[in-house]
This record gives sequence, structure tokens and C-alpha cells, in this order.
Amino acid sequence: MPFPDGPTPDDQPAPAARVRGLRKTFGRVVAVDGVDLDLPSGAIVGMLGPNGSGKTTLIRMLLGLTRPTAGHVELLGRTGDDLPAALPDVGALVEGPGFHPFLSGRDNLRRAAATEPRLAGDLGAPVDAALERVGLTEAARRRYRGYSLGMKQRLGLAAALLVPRRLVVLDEPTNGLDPAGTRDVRRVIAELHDAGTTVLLSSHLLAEVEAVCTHVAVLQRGSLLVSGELSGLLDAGAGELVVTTDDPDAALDALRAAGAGPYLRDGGVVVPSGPLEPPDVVSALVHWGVGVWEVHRRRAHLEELFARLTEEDA
Ligand SMILES: Nc1ncnc2c1ncn2[C@@H]1O[C@H](COP(=O)(O)OP(=O)(O)OP(=O)(O)O)[C@@H](O)[C@H]1O
Repeated sequence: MPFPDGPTPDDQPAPAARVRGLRKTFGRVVAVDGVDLDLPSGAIVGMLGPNGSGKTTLIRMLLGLTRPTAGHVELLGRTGDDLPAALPDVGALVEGPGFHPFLSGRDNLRRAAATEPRLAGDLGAPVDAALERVGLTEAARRRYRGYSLGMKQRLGLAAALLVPRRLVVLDEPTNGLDPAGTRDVRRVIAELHDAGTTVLLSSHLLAEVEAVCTHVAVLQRGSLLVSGELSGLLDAGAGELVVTTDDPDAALDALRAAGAGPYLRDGGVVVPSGPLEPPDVVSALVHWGVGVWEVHRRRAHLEELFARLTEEDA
């Protein structure tokens, strides 16, 4: 069956994944409510949303682990009954059926490696490489049952990295990790990105997402509030202007008279986002004879953008 939007133009690489009209209900609960989303090829897409907003359900539908109530999923160009054919190229760290509690980390990983169609023969080398990559070499002989949450997360990540993937999906990968583990995950994501792998990262850590992601998608109550390139969204969502002047008190008066609600912060005059654009601010200050050294727009942080989006929609 052709995908609803038709083919991607020749000059654009096909997205690693796309969903259209994706919906999932559990009884009366609408977990995902008609989501359209592309994961651009090679991007690191941060998926954000409050608890219960549908992130895990969306990821599970993307990976074929949960059947959608309605809508379409395309994964690495495969859809419908053909979707499982994409899965060997997809690595995933999602909560779900875990590892065997009485086997060691290494033996669990060997079992996972044995199910990889692209690994044959000696599984020792790829298993050891994956353990090394996630910093689990020393604990590899210990039973999974005795692993801390962070070690379990690392082993799950190792399983996702057993072979080169075109898409890696990480559902809250830093959950339970110490700062060193968080750094390791960040390094692994950067390595995947350098290798051209598309990464979908679901996280509540906004600073983390801002630091590593090229794109974001924000969910709320099962609906997509916004998605796109992170830098563009932060620029568009930019807020306040900051004025540097020798006479902040006069600047406050001038800007109040112009209809802004300015205030002082760290010696600068802050003009909250509102009707006044930079030329209006400069003109108001010049009109009042206030010397202006600089007016710049402060780039919003993801935390502010996220708060604004989710509060506006609340
Ligand atoms: N198997 C299930 N049976 C019933 N309801 C479910 C099931 N899975 C998810 N839900 C419900 O669907 C909604 C979305 O849940 P989901 O786990 O996808 O959200 P999330 O954004 O991943 O949340 P969190 O950030 O807390 O992990 C919630 O209301 C949840 O209770």
C-alpha cells in the first residue's frame, strides 16, 4: 500500500521514519491522538512530553511492538506487513521484556547477538565491543539479577549497538544512570550521529535534549504540539530583548511609555517578548535621549519553550 503522502522529492533523503494519523487507544484512554511526524534521516530527534503524553506508546508503535488503532507507520521505507523487514536495521532501548536474570550481562548479550540476522559465526567480538562501548566490560561476568538500574540501562544500550544501525530509538536512556553513564550515552549518541545513524531520543531532561538533539517533537496528551529543527524552534520561540545602556532608569521610563513592561536584570534592561520589536525599542530610547549600546534578543532555552508550549495548551 502506498504511503498516504506519496514519495519524498528526489532531492530530499527519505525520512528514517514517518507516521501519519497515528492513533492508539487503550479502552477509553487515548494514548496517541492522530500524530503526523517525520524523523529526518541522520537527525537526532528529541521526543519530549509530560508523563503520560504518549511518547512510549508512539515509540512502541514505530517499532511494531504495539498495533496502532489507526494510522500509518513507515520505518526505513517499509510499511504494513513489510515493516518487520526494517527491524534488523533498527536498534532500540525501550522498557519491555528484559534480560534473563540468572545469566551474566555478557551471556545475555550473546543471546541477543544470536538473534541478529547480520551476525554469524563468532559472536564474541561484537559482544565485547558493545560491552566496551557502554562501559560494562568489568561487570560483564556478573549476573543480570544483581545489576543496578544504570547497569541494566547500559546492557540494553549495548544490545541496541550490537551491529551498525540506520535508526536507533532510545526511550529515556539516561534513566538511572550516574553522571559518567549520562556522558557515555551522550558520547554514544554523538558517535551514532557521526556515522549517519538517525536517533530518536525520548527524555525528560530538557538540557540533555537541547545539548544533543538536532530536532525535537513535543507531545502533550497524545497530540503533537510542535516538531522541527531545534535551532529554528528556539529562534522562533525567542523571547525577551536585552538592552545595554548607560542610563537604565531613563531606559525603563522610555520603554514603559512605549507600552513595554521592562525590568532590570544583571544591570541590563529586559523587554519581555511582546509588541515591541528591536527597531521600536531603539526608536523609543533614542526619542527619550537614552544612549543605547546594544539591543539583542536572548535565545530561548528549550526549557522555556517547552514550558510555554505545554502551559499554553494546558
Ligand atoms: N498498556 C496500556 N494499557 C492501558 N493504558 C496504557 C497502556 N500503555 C499506556 N497507557 C496509557 O497511555 C497514556 C500514554 O502513556 P505513555 O506511556 O505512552 O506515555 P509517556 O509519555 O511515555 O509517559 P512517561 O513520560 O510517564 O513515560 C497514559 O495515559 C498511559 O496510562
